[in-house]
Amino acid sequence: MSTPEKTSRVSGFHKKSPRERLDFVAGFSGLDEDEVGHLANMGNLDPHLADHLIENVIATMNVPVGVATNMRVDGEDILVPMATEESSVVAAVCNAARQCYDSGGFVTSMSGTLMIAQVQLVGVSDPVHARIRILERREEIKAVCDACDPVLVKLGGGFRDVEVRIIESAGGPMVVTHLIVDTRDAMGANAVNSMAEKLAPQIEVWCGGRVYLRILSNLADRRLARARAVWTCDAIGGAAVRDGIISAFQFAAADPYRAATHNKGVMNGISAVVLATGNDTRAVEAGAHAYAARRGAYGSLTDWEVTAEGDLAGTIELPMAVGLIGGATKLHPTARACLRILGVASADRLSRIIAAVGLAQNFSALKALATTGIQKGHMSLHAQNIAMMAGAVGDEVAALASVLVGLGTVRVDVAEIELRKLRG
Ligand SMILES: CC(C)(COP(=O)([O-])OP(=O)([O-])OC[C@H]1O[C@@H](n2cnc3c(N)ncnc32)[C@H](O)[C@@H]1OP(=O)([O-])[O-])[C@@H](O)C(=O)NCCC(=O)NCCSC(=O)C[C@@](C)(O)CC(=O)[O-]
Ligand SMILES: NC(=O)C1=CN([C@@H]2O[C@H](COP(=O)(O)OP(=O)(O)OC[C@H]3O[C@@H](n4cnc5c(N)ncnc54)[C@H](OP(=O)(O)O)[C@@H]3O)[C@@H](O)[C@H]2O)C=CC1
Repeated sequence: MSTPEKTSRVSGFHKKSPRERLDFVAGFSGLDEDEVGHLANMGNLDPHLADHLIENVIATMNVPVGVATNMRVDGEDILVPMATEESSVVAAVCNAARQCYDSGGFVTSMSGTLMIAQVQLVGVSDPVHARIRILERREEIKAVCDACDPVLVKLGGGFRDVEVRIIESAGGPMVVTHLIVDTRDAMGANAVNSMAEKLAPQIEVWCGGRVYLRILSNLADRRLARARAVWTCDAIGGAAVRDGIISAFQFAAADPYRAATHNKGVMNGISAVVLATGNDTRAVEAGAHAYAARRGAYGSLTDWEVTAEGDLAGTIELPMAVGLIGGATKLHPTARACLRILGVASADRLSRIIAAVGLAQNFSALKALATTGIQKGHMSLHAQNIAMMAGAVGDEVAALASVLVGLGTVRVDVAEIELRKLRG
């Protein structure tokens, strides 16, 4: 008898319980009992909550949460929870923050908490006229938007402005309306999307043509978080280190191949705090990279200069659409606890801290790259992962990692040989 064909066409999979789904997946993929047992254990996330946060849940993916120390932001000492799977990311923030702690730590600011929703109108023969017709309706637009979210308005947020852009596209001119909305302590996607959808039929009535997309822009350039700090030459090891960091920045500013890696390092820190607080990592990442390309060529999210005193001044500015309300921030107990650790009472403060972490991360990466090289620090911490991959358990992990670092060869094949030696 032939075995039936495996099929991924499963009707009503979403109506099953997580355990039923897991059993199906186990049969489909040939998972063994240990693998099924591991996936079935959802750790500290209530399976019921997990099942309602996303769709077709079978398990949870636990990522470690580390805490960055030494952070002083706007004169206040804080601990910063960071969720990441990558070794040396948390250490790098601690390391950078330690070196600017005595010069005052990080000073931060924010351009506001404004989000943009876009309404795309096509098929208009007189786009210039249409633009003005929309702008004339500012008060009506405000009323439609604010009626969508009275809670937000009560909290001091809501509609702030309307802008209309005419975009030349392959399909002809598009009249794109931007609704600018203060979303206060929410990231605000749902609030602004509702407003855009509500307003769209009106725009068709006023201008003719056809509305297609009604969605927020992740290039949240009305919601820029900024951070700056000064590292004294003495604290970082001298003028040569300072100059190496500046040269690394100049490389990123001049070359998108380098800028992508430079900004990946910045996002090591940023995404880790965004994830730990239950915010949308993809939204922040999309905004950051679009902002890095705002001048036409993709460039650095940070700037590095020499101060009048000869010290190193670092600056970061990027869109930061994060909230304390909405998404998983309020629902996920780990996110809630991380927000408690941070002690933040507003999305504004959270955004500013995240920017400071991004700057710290960049400092440490550039310093390592411009001096000893990234492998020394990163690989010495990564050595523990390699030790575990080679089969080390318990105390063996630290012992084997230190052997690998001593050898200067952090490789799994070497780790396996050294583990055998350790075990005698
Ligand atoms: C790894 C370090 C910190 C070692 O740095 P070090 O100078 O050898 O460490 P140290 O033992 O002298 O300690 C200095 C401080 O670092 C912190 N620190 C030190 N070790 C730990 C640890 N285990 N856990 C937590 N914190 C640690 C800690 O604050 C400590 O102060 P202390 O506590 O002793 O007063 C340094 O080499 C570093 O900052 N490297 C940069 C690492 C990095 O950027 N990692 C990201 C991954 S690589 C990547 O993805 C991005 C990249 C690099 O491609 C971006 C780019 O290209 O721009
Ligand atoms: N492109 C993108 O980035 C997209 C992202 N998303 C997702 O949207 C989610 C975030 O949406 P978001 O709109 O922030 O969340 P929610 O809609 O869940 O929460 C926002 C709402 O909470 C209420 N609220 C209560 N207290 C406050 C306060 N202090 N400040 C502001 N609002 C408050 C408001 O009114 P009320 O009570 O009336 O709702 C507000 O509209 C994330 O999960 C994200 O992943 C969704 C679509 C696209």
